[in-house]
Amino acid sequence: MSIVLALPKGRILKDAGPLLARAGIFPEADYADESSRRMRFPTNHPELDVIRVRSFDVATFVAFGAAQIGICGSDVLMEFDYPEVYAPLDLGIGQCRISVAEPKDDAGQTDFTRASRIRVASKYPNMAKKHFAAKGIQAEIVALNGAMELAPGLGLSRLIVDLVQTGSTLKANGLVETDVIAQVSSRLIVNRIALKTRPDEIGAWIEAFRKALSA
Ligand SMILES: Nc1ncnc2c1ncn2[C@@H]1O[C@H](COP(=O)(O)OP(=O)(O)OP(=O)(O)O)[C@@H](O)[C@H]1O
Ligand SMILES: O=P(O)(O)OC[C@H]1O[C@H](OP(=O)(O)OP(=O)(O)O)[C@H](O)[C@@H]1O
Repeated sequence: MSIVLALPKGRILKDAGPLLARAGIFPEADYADESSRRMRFPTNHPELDVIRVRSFDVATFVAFGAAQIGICGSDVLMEFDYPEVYAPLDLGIGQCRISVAEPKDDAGQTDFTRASRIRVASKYPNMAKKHFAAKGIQAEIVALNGAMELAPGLGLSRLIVDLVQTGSTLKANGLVETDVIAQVSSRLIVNRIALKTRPDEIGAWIEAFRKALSA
């Protein structure tokens, strides 16, 4: 049975290319061509195939054992918190943070200790809820898949929880970062059962990535 490595479309796919090469993995040429409709690609290793899926879905494919290995943002891992997923390596790519932001003009004006309920737009409902619950605030999450930065200006929510790297998206939309929830980077992930049942093969791939990181 072949081993399936799940890769996320988008920015991580680009950053992962050199790392794959250092790990000796060369998928068929069009794997990085996002205009291609193919989703599964053979590699130079006959027993290893690569699949290209949405970044949130990498964790799901690996958690259910449909893929044995994957590359995935720690934001996605924190949001799902799948017990079946083991993340042995920080790959140092896709570095950003997950933060709370609010309109520049309101910054620091809300007394959170007095706000019993607050509306927050986010692609990370679990993490956002947990973050506010830890402060004793009940957050009502408005689930969005993108363009969270528009929500406060249009009255959809008071706050947002989203990824921030340079801060330019927040700035361009009149928002400021008020709290950092967690630092984010991409991780190598493996299915725990696959690691138990195929320790030599999966272990060798973990080792290949470990070496690639120190190369
Ligand atoms: N600005 C950023 N800087 C660094 N890493 C980022 C940044 N934005 C996202 N990431 C990382 O890349 C991952 C994928 O983000 P990306 O924006 O490519 O996907 P997306 O557009 O949200 O996905 P989809 O198209 O599936 O909705 C995130 O889960 C995160 O780990
Ligand atoms: O702080 P910055 O450097 O501006 O980066 C932050 C932005 O990057 C991500 O979006 P992305 O560019 O991936 O767009 P998308 O979520 O709409 O796909 C994230 O959702 C923010 O909007």
